[in-house]
Amino acid sequence: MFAIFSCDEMTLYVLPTLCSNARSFILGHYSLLNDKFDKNLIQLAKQYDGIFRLHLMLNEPHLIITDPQLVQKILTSYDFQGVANLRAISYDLFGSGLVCAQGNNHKRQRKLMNPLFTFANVKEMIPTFIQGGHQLKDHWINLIGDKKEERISITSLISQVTLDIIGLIGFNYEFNSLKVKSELAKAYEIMNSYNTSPLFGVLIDFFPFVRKLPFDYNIRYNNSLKIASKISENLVIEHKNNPIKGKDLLSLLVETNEVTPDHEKLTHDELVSQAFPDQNHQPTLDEIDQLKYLECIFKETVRIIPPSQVIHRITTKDEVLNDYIVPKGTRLQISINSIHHDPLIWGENVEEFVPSRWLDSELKITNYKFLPFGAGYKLCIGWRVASLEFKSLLIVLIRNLKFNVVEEFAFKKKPIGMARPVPGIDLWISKFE
Ligand code: HEM
Repeated sequence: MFAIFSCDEMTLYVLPTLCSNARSFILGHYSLLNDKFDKNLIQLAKQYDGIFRLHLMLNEPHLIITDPQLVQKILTSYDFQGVANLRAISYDLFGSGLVCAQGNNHKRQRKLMNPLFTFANVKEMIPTFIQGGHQLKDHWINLIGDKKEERISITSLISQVTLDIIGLIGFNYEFNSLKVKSELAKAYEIMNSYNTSPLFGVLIDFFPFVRKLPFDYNIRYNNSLKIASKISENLVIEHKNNPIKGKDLLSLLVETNEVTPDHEKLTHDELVSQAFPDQNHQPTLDEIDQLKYLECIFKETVRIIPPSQVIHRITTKDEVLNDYIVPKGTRLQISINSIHHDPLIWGENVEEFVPSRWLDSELKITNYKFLPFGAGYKLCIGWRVASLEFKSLLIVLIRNLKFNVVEEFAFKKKPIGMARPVPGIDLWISKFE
């Protein structure tokens, strides 16, 4: 067994790492966060059997984990804490809600919120998803007008409709982003377009105060955060004072919280932090469920480009991971993207978009090899919402419109953070005659 007693020189030389001449004393392996980063990571994960080191700001070692057995060990134990509350961006965005909660506090919040996301509750959201799909379709049909087809940048419009849907199902709030934008819609737009360079992202992770410095960038972002948290505060107060029995998640949450014993209740701050978080036929859940190939398309999409590329954890005591002793306080990154591109799991056609692979009864995929929504105790509470929303929108759009690629158009995937296409995606869109 190899011994690593602290994050010092021993660590640096014992665990396999990337070639040292690619590492700078200040920025670590930052220079590798380039276009080939994904490919390099996939290659290294294979080469080093699912665990190796990468150095970030001030050479701090991060262990990159792709071995499914290690993934299971890490995601199922509270000894490996989420780091969202340590990360300046996440804490600003999610406050004291479930995303950042740890240990017993996490268990309490999760127990209270799980019932809101049951199949029965999520089923009630389908009409809102379908309505969102129709709004998007109508908006695009307007843009096409009398033309045969129109080149449309789809990315920001899809984010806007998604925001509208979250507003309605989350807290009965009309963002109305495709029409006249509400104050909150504008605030979210600024926060969503906060597209920092990888270096800035790593920098603020290490030195959170950088986020407070008076750059134009920071000022606009911080103002938007203030607006969002003020409005979510008002929404919670409004829902508490006027307990209309709504179907939105915030109404259900306030209602559930009222009848929960005091020691298990969510505090006011915790409540505020959860807030954010034939062609015209309206398909039902049963009908959507029968579309098996649509399910395959959803799974293959989030396999090949997992929206969350990495899950972060930190060790709270010394641990043994495979043959390595990893000291308390070490940062771990489960690379979802590398696991989803491992040919040993998915076969030689791993780089191809093949939805039918999900129909293959030979494909044995455990929860720790397919991780678009994480796994274990922090498994995404909204995975059913995301999956049904994706399918509902797609059903409406592909029944009404035809999509074609714009040949000369190129885009890249953001290598870190949420996987977003940069600068977005343009498509030729036309109506069905
Ligand atoms: C495509 C869409 C989505 C993706 C890819 C996604 C991904 C994830 C992942 C990977 C995690 C695990 C984080 C960790 O282990 O540290 C997570 C947690 C979480 N997600 Fe999602 N998510 C999505 C949509 C949603 C939606 C629609 C909601 C709410 C309605 C939601 C609410 C949450 C919450 C509250 C957590 C924290 C759960 C906990 O700590 O117990 N997510 N998500």
